[in-house]
Amino acid sequence: MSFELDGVDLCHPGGHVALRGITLAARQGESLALIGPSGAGKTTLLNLLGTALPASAGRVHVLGSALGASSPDTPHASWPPPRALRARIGTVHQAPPLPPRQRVVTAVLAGRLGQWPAWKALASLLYPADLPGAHAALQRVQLQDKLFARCDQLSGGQLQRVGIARVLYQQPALLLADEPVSALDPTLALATVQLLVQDAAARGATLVASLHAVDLALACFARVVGLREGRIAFDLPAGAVTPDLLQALYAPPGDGALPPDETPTPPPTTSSYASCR
Ligand SMILES: Nc1ncnc2c1ncn2[C@@H]1O[C@H](COP(=O)(O)OP(=O)(O)OP(=O)(O)O)[C@@H](O)[C@H]1O
Repeated sequence: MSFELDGVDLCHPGGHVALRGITLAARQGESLALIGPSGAGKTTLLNLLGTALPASAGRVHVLGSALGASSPDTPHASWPPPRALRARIGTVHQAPPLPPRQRVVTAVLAGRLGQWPAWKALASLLYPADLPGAHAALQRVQLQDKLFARCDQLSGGQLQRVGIARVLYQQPALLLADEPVSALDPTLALATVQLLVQDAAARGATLVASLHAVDLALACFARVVGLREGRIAFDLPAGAVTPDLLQALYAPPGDGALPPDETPTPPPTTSSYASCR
């Protein structure tokens, strides 16, 4: 298994319980999309898998390591997780945390900082250690001409693609993507999600991507997990996700009954993208 969560709760520092009783597992090499309304817990779940947040209860195994919930359920878990484990996990952030004055080449090469010895990582800050590698990764997101640009000279969508080039360069065993195409136009969004899915499949890596674009999730992923109010609402093959399930997933809190003139536009129920699987 790539990861296994068993009865996991996660309570944020302020006391908000963002995940409740999550039981979810993925085989190595599997790709799955996470969908659900805003605040459902998608980012929190990705942060848990990315070892950025510890569980409050339950069992968490990522890439063969037990991770620490401070709970009697996980007496052998360790926290914080070792650097070697974190180096095998790559995250694409919705807004990549790139220093504004950093060169794009440095930002991409940072994908492997955790895998390099300290001397190489330090040397690479002065002179890029692997220019051809950075160029090749940027070429895959059509940004090779920005190799030496500064991050603060890029658009939001270009920055997002630099974050993707960085994780492609990293080649992690577990690739987590949090709204990775939110700043891209529909054509680029489709091509970029396809790129992530194909890269993970070619390397036998596991991919978990949260997406607000339900049609992209259904078109590009074999398995779709719906999250609502911190719980798993469904975990199904994309072809089994029905309009009724989507309606219930995205219904307003409470009974979902709104006056006719306030009825929200339903989420897409059939894909407007040709299947990219
Ligand atoms: N650092 C934090 N401290 C306290 N509460 C938090 C924190 N981060 C998230 N939350 C809360 O946890 C819940 C889940 O948030 P999360 O960001 O995981 O949702 P999401 O599904 O990714 O939402 P979106 O689609 O809007 O990005 C929300 O109610 C949010 O307010």
